[in-house]
Amino acid sequence: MKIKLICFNKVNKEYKEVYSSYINKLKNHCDLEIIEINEFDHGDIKSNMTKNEQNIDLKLNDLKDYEVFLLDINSKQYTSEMIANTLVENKNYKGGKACFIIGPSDGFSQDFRKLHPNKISFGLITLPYNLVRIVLLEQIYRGFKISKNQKYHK
Ligand SMILES: C[S@@+](CC[C@H](N)C(=O)[O-])C[C@H]1O[C@@H](n2cnc3c(N)ncnc32)[C@H](O)[C@@H]1O
Repeated sequence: MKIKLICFNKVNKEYKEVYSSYINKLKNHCDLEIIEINEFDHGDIKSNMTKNEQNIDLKLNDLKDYEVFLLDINSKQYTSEMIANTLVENKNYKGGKACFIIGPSDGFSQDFRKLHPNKISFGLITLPYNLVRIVLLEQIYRGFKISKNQKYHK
């Protein structure tokens, strides 16, 4: 299965070890590519959102056959089993291509949210951008372990 993760900026040094460990673990389960965009934050919120979403769209142009999932705090909350099912269903029915998008610091505009019906929330807390990447990679890894019935700590 191919997984793309579109996200903003680089992971800070102090998070790198854990972050890289999940990237390594996922190598046994999928072909993962992390696509990092430099966040535009020199304007007001609206123009920042527009510019950042245009930059996401440029990346999505090359990923037309991918099923897209926005990481969005105020959307449907997912259990780990639901993430596992998302991966299995994607693998069976959509040619095994999923793209997860983590938003910039101001989140996504309403228009962008409407364009992308698949949205995942990890709960109503705001996770900082370094941590949300790690949590997402861990949940994808957990999802593979659940869907393959493999042992993983609870
Ligand atoms: C630092 S947060 C930005 C928060 C922003 N104020 C908002 O309302 O979306 C950066 C990105 O991390 C992701 N994120 C943070 N916490 C999350 C959560 N609990 N569930 C899902 N995604 C989350 C979202 O994609 C968000 O756009």
